[in-house]
Amino acid sequence: MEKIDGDLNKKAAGEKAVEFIKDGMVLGLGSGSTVYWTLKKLGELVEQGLNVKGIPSSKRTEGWAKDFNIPLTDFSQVQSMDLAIDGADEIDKDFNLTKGGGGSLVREKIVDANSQKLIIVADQSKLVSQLGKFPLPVEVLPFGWEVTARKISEMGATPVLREREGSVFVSNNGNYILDCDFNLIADPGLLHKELKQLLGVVETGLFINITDTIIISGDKGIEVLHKKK
Ligand SMILES: O=C(CO)[C@H](O)[C@H](O)COP(=O)(O)O
Repeated sequence: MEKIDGDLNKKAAGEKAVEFIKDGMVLGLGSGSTVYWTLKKLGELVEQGLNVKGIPSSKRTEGWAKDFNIPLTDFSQVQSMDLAIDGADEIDKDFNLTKGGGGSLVREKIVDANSQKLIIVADQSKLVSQLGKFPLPVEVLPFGWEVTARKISEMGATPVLREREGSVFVSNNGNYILDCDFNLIADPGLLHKELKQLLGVVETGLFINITDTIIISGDKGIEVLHKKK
């Protein structure tokens, strides 16, 4: 069995999110060790009779959902989801996110952006005044990735090809990830647009304007923050 980050704040934030789940909902199931706790708690509610279906945003999440007997569905069956619950690597004061630390950013963005509501669960270390300390994950096509990386470095970043255990990391979509240190990101929306224009870039880990609610756990306990409309 895979060892999960047992950080108590991740557990508290992840578990809190199930309070927003209602019977009959179709859910987007995010990725990461904080969401693991959401899935575990959700499995208990399903066991007690809660009727939901979920679309997983990674193979790892799919495995956990199956372990916890959460019914799954896919986009051939549903047009959109009622609620997505996901983690993040950084969250700024405008509720913009950096994601992709686990390498699932493309599927996460498809799931999160196609949900009526997105809740992000995180421990307090993820809150930042400005995105960028966490190197931005950018998913790129393997073909010509060196050229794509060069173009990204011309934009002021230091892209590093992600590796795991001595081999190139391959995403669930068969692509590579470049971890791009841009230092602090002044305008996340603009950077996302500029990166998307580069040939070879599949998607960026910048999630702009799609988060509705953040559940943060830390020194002050659990805080539920709603984005002002
Ligand atoms: O974006 C992600 C994976 O691609 C995760 O949501 C993010 O890395 C947070 O993970 P964790 O909850 O383990 O800190």
